[in-house]
Amino acid sequence: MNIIKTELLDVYILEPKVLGDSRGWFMESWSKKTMEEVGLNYEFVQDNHSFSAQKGTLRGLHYQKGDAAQAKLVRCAKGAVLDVAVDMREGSPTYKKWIAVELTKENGRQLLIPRGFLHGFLTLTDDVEFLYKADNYYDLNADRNIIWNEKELNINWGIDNPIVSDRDAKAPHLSDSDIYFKY
Ligand SMILES: Cc1cn([C@H]2C[C@H](O)[C@@H](COP(=O)(O)OP(=O)(O)O[C@H]3O[C@H](C)C(=O)[C@H](O)[C@H]3O)O2)c(=O)[nH]c1=O
Repeated sequence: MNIIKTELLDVYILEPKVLGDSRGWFMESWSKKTMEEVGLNYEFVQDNHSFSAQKGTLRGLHYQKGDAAQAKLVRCAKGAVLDVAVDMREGSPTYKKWIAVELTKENGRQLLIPRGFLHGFLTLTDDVEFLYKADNYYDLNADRNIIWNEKELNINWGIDNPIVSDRDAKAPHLSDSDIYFKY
């Protein structure tokens, strides 16, 4: 597996090895041992899978508050997304900095996002299947969002009017939220 550092501390791009043959290809999309061999120790407990029918769909910016915070290992199994992570860990050298990475079926790239980050993605194609692992269970009472075009973060999504859920359309600004993570 190839591991690439990003501009955000502790966020990595992972590129699993793809083994092609005359039938097609095979890859170990995740291996606890392979990750531990490169010093990435996560105990994932939940797999998630979402489908977004239309290009221009934006899911995010999401986090789970407090002890329900989730680290995520995200990938795009069909189509393509612009995946965004924002470091919200007070004291981190990259606090309130963001990155945007294209994850596609073709590039096979995954993004490893620790706890303490906002996460969201914009679909760049129709019919996107997005898979990810989380190291904490879903907790409805801790599930939170921040408005996708938060001025304080100034994320360059490259779109003015994405398709968002009613809930995400009404998401609070950072200044009105209870988000708090410590580096
Ligand atoms: C996340 C989650 C949701 N749900 C239920 C709650 C709703 O009834 C339905 C859709 O949930 P939501 O609209 O929050 O799904 P997304 O907008 O894709 O949100 C997710 O996508 C963004 C990009 C993330 O990073 C988070 O993992 C997560 O917030 O699934 C569950 O039952 N379990 C879960 O783990």
